[in-house]
Amino acid sequence: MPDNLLTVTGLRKVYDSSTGSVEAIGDITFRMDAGELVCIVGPSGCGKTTLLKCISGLLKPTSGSVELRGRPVTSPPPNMALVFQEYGRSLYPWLTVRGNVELPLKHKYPSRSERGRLVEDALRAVGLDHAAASYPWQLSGGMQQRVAIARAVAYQPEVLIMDEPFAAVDAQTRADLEDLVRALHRERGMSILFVTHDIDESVYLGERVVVLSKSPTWVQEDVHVDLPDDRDQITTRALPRFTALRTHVYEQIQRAKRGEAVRPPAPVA
Ligand SMILES: Nc1ncnc2c1ncn2[C@@H]1O[C@H](COP(=O)(O)OP(=O)(O)OP(=O)(O)O)[C@@H](O)[C@H]1O
Repeated sequence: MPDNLLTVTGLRKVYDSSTGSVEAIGDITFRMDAGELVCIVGPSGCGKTTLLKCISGLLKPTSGSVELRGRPVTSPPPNMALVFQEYGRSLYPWLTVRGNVELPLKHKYPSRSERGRLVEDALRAVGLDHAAASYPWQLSGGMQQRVAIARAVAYQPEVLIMDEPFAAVDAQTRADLEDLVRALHRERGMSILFVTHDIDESVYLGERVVVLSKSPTWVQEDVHVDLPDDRDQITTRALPRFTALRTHVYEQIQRAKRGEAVRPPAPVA
């Protein structure tokens, strides 16, 4: 039975400034169940970051609502973790890897030994147990992003939100990090909302791909990714179904860019 985790209903965001107003998000509605890995893609500037800021309680929507476990999100919820593209800025250079992963746990887990266990476990999960005593600046970009992911894993959030987390790493590292995200989802049942520009990445990772229209944004299509749960970079990407899905999502984005998709009328109450 589906276990509803996140509900976004009729979300609209208009930015007001001295130079006028910009309607970034028109009307977004979607939901996500616990244990799902949902990817969000859309044309450049379609409002992905704005949407994530509203979902994570960093930005107040103009109208509509976000609910996590049935509770309205009006400020950053304690049971949510975020991983951003700029791993360099999200880590504290004066703390070791262990210190960085442990820091957010201090309020949630007062027991030092419990924190130690969670940190060790998270570092092992991301393959960085050997680097616990290193400082972030001693690590490669991919390893730094693993530290940011370990921090989120150790925190044990109900939902992990990732905003283009691999946009700044090289292709090989990116593939390894994608497989890490799949493993965290499958082996630990993590619920992950993953925003990306990369269509192939969205199909490879997701169980669903939510395609956004161009701004002012609405959900153009919610694509069910019926690929096997066991995925790997070579076999899965060579499947005819993978190619069909990526072509479909690509076409949807092209339609979105051209503004061809027509928003369905709101249901009559
Ligand atoms: N603080 C702001 N004030 C005014 N307009 C804004 C602000 N932030 C974003 N916008 C506008 O809202 C729209 C959506 O921006 P947003 O950054 O959310 O899109 P995005 O999909 O994340 O972009 P990208 O693809 O470049 O990452 C854009 O037209 C942008 O110019």
